[in-house]
Amino acid sequence: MAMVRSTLPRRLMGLASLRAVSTSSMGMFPNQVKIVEVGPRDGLQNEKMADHTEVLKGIQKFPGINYPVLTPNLKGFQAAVAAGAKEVSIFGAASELFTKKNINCSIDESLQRFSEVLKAAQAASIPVRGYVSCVLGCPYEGKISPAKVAEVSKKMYSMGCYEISLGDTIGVGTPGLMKDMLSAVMQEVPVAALAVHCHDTYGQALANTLMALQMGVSVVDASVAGLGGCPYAQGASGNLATEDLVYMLTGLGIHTGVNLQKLQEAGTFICQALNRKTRSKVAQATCKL
Ligand SMILES: CC(C)(COP(=O)([O-])OP(=O)([O-])OC[C@H]1O[C@@H](n2cnc3c(N)ncnc32)[C@H](O)[C@@H]1OP(=O)([O-])[O-])[C@@H](O)C(=O)NCCC(=O)NCCSC(=O)C[C@@](C)(O)CC(=O)[O-]
Repeated sequence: MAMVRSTLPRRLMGLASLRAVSTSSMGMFPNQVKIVEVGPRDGLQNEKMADHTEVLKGIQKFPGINYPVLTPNLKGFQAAVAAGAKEVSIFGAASELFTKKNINCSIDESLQRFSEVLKAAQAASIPVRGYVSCVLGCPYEGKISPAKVAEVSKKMYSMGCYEISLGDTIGVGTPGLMKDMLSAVMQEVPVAALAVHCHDTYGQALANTLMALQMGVSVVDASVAGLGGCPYAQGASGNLATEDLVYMLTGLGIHTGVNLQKLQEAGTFICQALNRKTRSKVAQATCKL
């Protein structure tokens, strides 16, 4: 991580909470789409990387950019706040076995821990985003029922998370599964408070995201160059590449305000720093990385 942290330029860290507000000319899609760039977090978590305290202290921060930190429990929350975090995320799952592997507790225990984080965060006026993993399948349990995803999402939203990001952690979902899962979750959580977070293991991330957009979801997580993966989920490969998402939204007439050329430069930078090939199809087609 040392090399990455010390050389991260503004063009990459600025992506930490890219929020693209856009208007669609096509009625079937939301008028506004917000892109949450998870490259600097999800994308780099698989790299040999310092803990959040060192990362937060080491990066140059810019006004108007959020640098949210994953906090699994109160101890993590307190450390994040001490390091200067202004936003945090809790991360649960709709799978018992994944929860055990990822944060070493049951779903119920995780929710208890999260409620402690939420209480402390509310007292400190710190916004909390909630992630629910394994919403379309689990590396340990296989199929996950939409009802379970809806139940966990509802509990995390009711605690006070301002947004619930629904993660297809191992990228096994297809648009039909996405539709069924979202139909269940939207009964319990307002669609305006939902985001999707699709990994591209089976090449379905863009298709799944398109289905979510058609169902009214207007917040999408993506990662520059398609970086990412969860170290506790075997087979989890990269996230939906931000470049590919921006290209698709632009093609749909949704003007993101994101400069694709500059986005690709950020992707080139981080791929060179990590000595990796980009996973973005758009970057592959246009930059020949
Ligand atoms: C949650 C724990 C800490 C439980 O780990 P544990 O071992 O069960 O914790 P514990 O409560 O038994 O305590 C053991 C030791 O850890 C310490 N400890 C306890 N909590 C903390 C803390 N916050 N920070 C630092 N230290 C901590 C605690 O103080 C104690 O230290 P000791 O007394 O032995 O010296 C561990 O399992 C863990 O760190 N898990 C995080 C794993 C992770 O980062 N996963 C990847 C996240 S990405 C993801 O989940 C998917 C997502 C969000 O991207 C979306 C998607 O794609 O689906």
